[in-house]
Amino acid sequence: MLKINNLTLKTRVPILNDFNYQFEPGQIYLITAINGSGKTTFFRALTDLIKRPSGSILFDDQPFRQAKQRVFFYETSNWFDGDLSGIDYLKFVKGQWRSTQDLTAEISFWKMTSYINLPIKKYSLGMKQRLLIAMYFCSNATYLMMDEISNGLDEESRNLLYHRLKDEAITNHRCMIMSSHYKSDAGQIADHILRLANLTMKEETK
Ligand SMILES: Nc1ncnc2c1ncn2[C@@H]1O[C@H](COP(=O)(O)OP(=O)(O)OP(=O)(O)O)[C@@H](O)[C@H]1O
Repeated sequence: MLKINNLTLKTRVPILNDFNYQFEPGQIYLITAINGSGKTTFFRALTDLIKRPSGSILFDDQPFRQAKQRVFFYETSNWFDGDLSGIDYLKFVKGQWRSTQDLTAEISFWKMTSYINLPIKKYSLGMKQRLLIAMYFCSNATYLMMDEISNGLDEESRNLLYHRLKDEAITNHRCMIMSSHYKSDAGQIADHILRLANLTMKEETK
């Protein structure tokens, strides 16, 4: 379980004030909010990429630095180095997260076989996005933080993603926290929809 207690967050603007929530394994969460509300900031705070003014964040009763192996967050495909290939990234993730996932099966699942050895600078937006998604599953992590993960995906890839997320939550008991501007985006597969507004996040009815 990811347990958040009394989390207060601010950047140049306040984001959250005294926020409390528990994210459970085997569940899919969708965080929705308007632009600039703090979705990305929230993920950065969970993964110690920014300092938080106060509060505690515990993954199975451990702080992030002790739980790193069980958490995966790669903020955006803009972070990719265009001179490296998709396979470079997948091998890196598999090694660093000490995962046993079958890379070939993952590459085939996300229909990347024809381009996975090419430098990323030759990828389209959707191709990069599929690589980013594949990295999540190659990590085999329990807690997956996905920031606007369906951006740039065509309808077929979106459906593939949603089916896979549902399957991973049930079969492998992963806890998936996604963000989107639209409730309609992954709302159909999310078990919980949280609205980030007015310095808090509240569950909405689906
Ligand atoms: N490095 C930073 N320094 C100062 N302020 C920042 C920084 N990063 C983000 N902010 C501010 O924090 C607020 C939240 O930004 P964030 O990127 O978390 O929002 P978001 O909900 O993910 O936005 P979007 O939907 O547009 O992707 C914004 O007002 C933004 O200007």
